[in-house]
Amino acid sequence: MDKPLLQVQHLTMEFGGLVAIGDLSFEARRGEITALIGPNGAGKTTVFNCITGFYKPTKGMIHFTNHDGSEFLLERMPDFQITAKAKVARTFQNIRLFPGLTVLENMLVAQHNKLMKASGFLVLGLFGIGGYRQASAESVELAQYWLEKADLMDRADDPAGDLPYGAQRRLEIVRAMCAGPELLCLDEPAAGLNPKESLALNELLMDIRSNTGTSILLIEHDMSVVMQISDHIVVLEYGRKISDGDPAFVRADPRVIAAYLGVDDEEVETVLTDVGDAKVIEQLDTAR
Ligand SMILES: Nc1ncnc2c1ncn2[C@@H]1O[C@H](COP(=O)(O)OP(=O)(O)OP(=O)(O)O)[C@@H](O)[C@H]1O
Repeated sequence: MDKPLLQVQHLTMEFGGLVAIGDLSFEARRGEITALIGPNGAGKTTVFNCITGFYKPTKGMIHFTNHDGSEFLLERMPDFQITAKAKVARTFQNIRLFPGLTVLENMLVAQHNKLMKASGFLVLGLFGIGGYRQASAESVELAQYWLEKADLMDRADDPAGDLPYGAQRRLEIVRAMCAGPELLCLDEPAAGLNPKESLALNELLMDIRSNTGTSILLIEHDMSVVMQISDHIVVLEYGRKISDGDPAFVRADPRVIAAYLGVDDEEVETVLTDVGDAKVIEQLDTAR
């Protein structure tokens, strides 16, 4: 199907007098990893909150097309329907696991809708009747499949809160995958990870892109992650789009360099001459 998975059109989000997002349009294509980057306060999380129904935008449309051709206007839907019907899943900047439950239990909780239906909303489940038992076995199988992918199978019976930070991040991602999302929105998944954990995250995300029908929309400050795994990057500054293209294009775009270095566009050439391209690219790569 040719239609992009996600089409954000003229999105505006105002908080009182503050324009957090101003007339933003971009697309995320099916089967790709799209990154949303920009300096602190650029409006990235606000875009996520509009897509996932946490905020109702002041203006604009968010058009979503599932792989079976079903179309949705996300800005008109409540958040629970965006998850259940359009199949958009998300993770947050701060990890939101159930720390006292085991790793496997966290994966099963994510499938509770499916299990509740199969249990006839508890009645059949109480008596262990057919469909429920099968659904329950399938849920454990799916959880195990994703725990293997995230290299967490050996920690399945440990409390989620006992896992190292990077492993908790991977658990959040595979927990979201249990719902079979069409679009997975990840808010700074690499924040606080060491280089080894960051590499494991990259591998997991590329595996999801290659081996499932799930597309990824990523907010990330870590340029080593963004440049390595993204197919397409959208750059925001003060709520407006300043660049949009593949990693090579965005990396060399003077408007992006200016935004990250905090200089005016017309000063970019002087800065590049003064300190050299390589130095600037290095700064862009390590920018937070
Ligand atoms: N609920 C809200 N009420 C008022 N202002 C808000 C609200 N949410 C976000 N903002 C403002 O909107 C702007 C964009 O914030 P947002 O969190 O989307 O930026 P961001 O690019 O995700 O930043 P960071 O990289 O620091 O997470 C900021 O000025 C922020 O203070």
